[in-house]
Amino acid sequence: MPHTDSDFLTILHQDQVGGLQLVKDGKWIAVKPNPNALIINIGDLFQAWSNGVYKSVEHRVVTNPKVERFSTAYFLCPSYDTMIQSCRELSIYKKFTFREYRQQVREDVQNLGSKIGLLRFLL
Ligand SMILES: O=C(O)CCC(=O)C(=O)O
Ligand SMILES: [Fe+2]
Repeated sequence: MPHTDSDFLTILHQDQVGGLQLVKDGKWIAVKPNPNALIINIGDLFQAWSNGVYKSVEHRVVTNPKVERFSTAYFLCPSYDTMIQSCRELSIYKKFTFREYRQQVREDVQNLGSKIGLLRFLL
């Protein structure tokens, strides 16, 4: 399922099997597996915090049912009461708490079947 991460930063460690893909210039590209490296993905909160300068990357995992893959993810999140707000004066997003954001994402997935994400918080 294509998605962006609803956190600040995601740190991934993957084995040699691969399967992770991300959108670059409107196209899905495979991330070359390297068990000796970590993959750092920018999440939605980082995008909001940077006022859209850094983008939360859309990604998905394409699996091969015949080959097992291992991936370990660390999701860096603030506490639920943390206010997410850009340091820029002309912010493109409303300020919101991490709790509000997660709640909105949960409601959208429940009611619409997919996440709307930061578009909900555009000013
Ligand atoms: O399994 C992976 O490599 C990535 C998983 C992922 O994107 C996620 O859990 O948000
Ligand atoms: Fe993800």
